[in-house]
Amino acid sequence: MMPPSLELQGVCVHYGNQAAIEHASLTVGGGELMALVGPSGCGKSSLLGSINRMTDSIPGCRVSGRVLLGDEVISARRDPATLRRQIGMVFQQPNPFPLSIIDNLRFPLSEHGVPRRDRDALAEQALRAVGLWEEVKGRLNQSALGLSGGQQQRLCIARALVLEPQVLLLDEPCSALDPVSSKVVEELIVSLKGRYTLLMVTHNLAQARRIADSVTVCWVEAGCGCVVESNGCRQVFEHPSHPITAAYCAGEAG
Ligand SMILES: Nc1ncnc2c1ncn2[C@@H]1O[C@H](COP(=O)(O)OP(=O)(O)OP(=O)(O)O)[C@@H](O)[C@H]1O
Repeated sequence: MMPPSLELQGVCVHYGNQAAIEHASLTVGGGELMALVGPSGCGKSSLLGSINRMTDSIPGCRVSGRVLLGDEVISARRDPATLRRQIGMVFQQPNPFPLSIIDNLRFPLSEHGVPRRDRDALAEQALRAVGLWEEVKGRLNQSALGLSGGQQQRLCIARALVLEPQVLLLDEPCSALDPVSSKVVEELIVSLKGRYTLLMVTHNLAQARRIADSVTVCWVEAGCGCVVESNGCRQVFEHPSHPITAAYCAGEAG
């Protein structure tokens, strides 16, 4: 079944009195991959964190505006735990738990109340989905920290997928990896299209152009982040509607 679209309507994120990003609106089509690009400090990570309410845990951080999953307004929901099951997140630095490979997957399942008898089958399914099963099936009880950086990142993606989310948020998932691992993770992300709705922060414009269906360009204006353009990938790169987008994509700004 096609996952729902993800829509942000006028989202603002403040830290104390300082706005990190204001009035950000975008729509990621169901099962599509959107790249979120823009110079450092324009609020991309803050925007991503506001979607699954990671920002709730930052003292002084306030979020306003609406987030919709399909037709449902999820920003008004009271319990972030259900939300985090629907919306998974992957970070720049692979951050597996200092546990065995299999326990990295059992742990979130146990936290979310999945019966013990179902956990290992779901773990195997997630490891297969990220192409790790064959590589690790003989050492599931060894520490996840013994895996290579690229394998650790795929394990972190599996850890997000094991909860069967509808949306996956990815914050520069390839940028801490060597070129070979980066390519493997990039191909994995492409393989997730159709099954998950994907929003990925990337500083790599060539990567955005290669794999994204749509692109949102953020910028800093008067000390605060904003969305300058959000459109189909070809439109943004070949016929940008905003001069900032044209300059940024041509490498002349940002
Ligand atoms: N926990 C925080 N407390 C206070 N200010 C913060 C916090 N996190 C981010 N900021 C500020 O919010 C603004 C946007 O930061 P954010 O990390 O969201 O931007 P970004 O576009 O993701 O940057 P980068 O590409 O460098 O990761 C910056 O001015 C930053 O200093």
